[in-house]
Amino acid sequence: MKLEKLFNSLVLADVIGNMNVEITGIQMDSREVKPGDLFIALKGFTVDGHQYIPQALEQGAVALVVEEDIKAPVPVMKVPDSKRALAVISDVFFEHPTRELKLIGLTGTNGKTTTSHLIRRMLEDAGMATGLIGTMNMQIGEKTYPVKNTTPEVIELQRGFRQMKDAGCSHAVIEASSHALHMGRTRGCRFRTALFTNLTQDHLDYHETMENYRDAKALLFSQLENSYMDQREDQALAILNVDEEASNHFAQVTPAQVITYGIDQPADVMAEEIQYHAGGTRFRLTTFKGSMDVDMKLMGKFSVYNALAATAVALGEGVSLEQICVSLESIQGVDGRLEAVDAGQSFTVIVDYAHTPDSLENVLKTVSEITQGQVWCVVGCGGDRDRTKRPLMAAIGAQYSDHLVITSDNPRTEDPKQIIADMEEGLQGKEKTIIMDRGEAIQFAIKEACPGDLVLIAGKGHETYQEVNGIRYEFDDRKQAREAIRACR
Ligand SMILES: CC(=O)N[C@H]1[C@@H](OP(=O)(O)OP(=O)(O)OC[C@H]2O[C@@H](n3ccc(=O)[nH]c3=O)[C@H](O)[C@@H]2O)O[C@H](CO)[C@@H](O)[C@@H]1O[C@H](C)C(=O)N[C@@H](C)C(=O)N[C@H](CCC(=O)O)C(=O)O
Ligand SMILES: Nc1ncnc2c1ncn2[C@@H]1O[C@H](COP(=O)(O)OP(=O)(O)OP(=O)(O)O)[C@@H](O)[C@H]1O
Ligand SMILES: N[C@H](CCC[C@H](N)C(=O)O)C(=O)O
Ligand SMILES: [Mg+2]
Repeated sequence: MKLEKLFNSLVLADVIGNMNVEITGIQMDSREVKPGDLFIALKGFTVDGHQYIPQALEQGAVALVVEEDIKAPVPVMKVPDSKRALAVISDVFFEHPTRELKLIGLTGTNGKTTTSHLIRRMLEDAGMATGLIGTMNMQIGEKTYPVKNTTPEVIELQRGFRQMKDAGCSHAVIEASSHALHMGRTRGCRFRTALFTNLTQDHLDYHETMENYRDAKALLFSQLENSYMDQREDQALAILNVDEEASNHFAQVTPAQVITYGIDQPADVMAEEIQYHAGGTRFRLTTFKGSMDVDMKLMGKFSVYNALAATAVALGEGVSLEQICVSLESIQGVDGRLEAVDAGQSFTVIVDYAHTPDSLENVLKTVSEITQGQVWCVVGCGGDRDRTKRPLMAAIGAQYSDHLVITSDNPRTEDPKQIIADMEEGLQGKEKTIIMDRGEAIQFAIKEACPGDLVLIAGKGHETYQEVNGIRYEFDDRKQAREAIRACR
């Protein structure tokens, strides 16, 4: 694509140099620049990308986007805000992929990954090829690709959408994290549907207050475009959890039509007569398209919320209620979410990604209901993340389990001893065992568990690493548990 085309998409930009340059790629990280790329210099939280211009040029950048007066041997476009320019340029460079895809964005503290997988499964079962981007990876057809963040940076995101479109996808489903919404990673995305799961404490290290955290999520709903409303079948949709207070705020800020879902209060999509049983959950799924009985393998009230949310999205895409129920009943579960580890032991072992106070409480309540014996909870808190959730998670661990084993979870650049001390503050003397090494903590709980007990290993789910000081060491709770069970035989 010619630089001129990218330049023309920006209202506020000055250019020095020849615009008749062919751009073969765009890049915001100097280390990734290849010959023919346009390099966009961004001011980050840690460093200023402008200082890496020499490296970008050395690696073959043929044009620059900057915020400062820079002299360079290649054309330079100066803009007031290179982050905003990045969103516009990426959308143009990848030829507006989200205008050609029905894009579904999910936000909320917990349940995004799970619900996005349910949605993808429902749409694909109904014959709609659907790409997915989220915490675990990007998925297109049978192929998976690694992602750096739950919601990747603008360029990675737009490139992914183009790849999906080229692979024949009609739909895309993405997790829109509050960080990404606040930092503008989703700018330039044209969402058809926005879905809210729930709002409870997390990420206060970044957002500082719950109100700011909510307002970041609100951006997904205010970003829904009126322009989507030119055709009846293409109307923008906001799908809101009626049992969550924040939904009222999101309804106010969105120009889209609202579909509600919920359990405790009347909604457009709701679950009635819920029965939790050892093999899963039965309920009557009552919707604006009729009612049906469902018996799904997913467990717990929170899973019912996820199922309702996904149902609302699928109904919005025109999938029949019958087809939705077939999908719901056949879903086995999502990687690392309430995932059972079975190596022939006489007690249950479950690995789950609960890493917030609310999700830990939900999952512990759910597993307690299906456990005859005692519940063991192995849990830690991540470093360089919201410190104020640490005592809360420890308190919940102590309240809803019989044996709490406190350990480490991705200390990152923090001292794991300090993280554990922060957790202990929530215990007020309640009983616990502290084993800093996560592998040893898992071994301990598994060795001590009796027949009929349940060991919940919380916080890391699908993760296959433990991150310490910038290095990711191989570590998988499921493998560790399996090995510990075998060692006990
Ligand atoms: C707080 C945060 O989100 N920071 C993100 C941000 O980092 P930053 O502002 O510090 O970037 P920086 O290092 O200052 O770099 C500035 C610019 O210089 C460039 N650079 C830098 C070095 C170099 O050698 N050359 C170069 O060109 C960088 O590419 C960048 O364009 O921009 C980086 C580049 O894209 C991101 O990787 C980084 O995410 C970090 C790793 C992160 O941990 N983010 C988490 C908190 C996050 O976003 N989490 C949410 C999910 C949370 C949840 O829902 O639970 C997510 O969506 O993943
Ligand atoms: N609807 C829900 N409400 C509360 N807790 C939930 C819900 N769905 C899942 N959980 C719990 O939260 C954990 C994380 O779920 P999931 O990975 O789906 O959330 P997420 O929003 O994608 O998280 P992240 O922000 O880290 O990407 C699960 O392992 C489970 O314990
Ligand atoms: N998306 C979450 C994941 C947390 C997972 C947990 N294992 C941890 O490291 O705290 C975050 O980045 O805060
Ligand atoms: Mg996720």
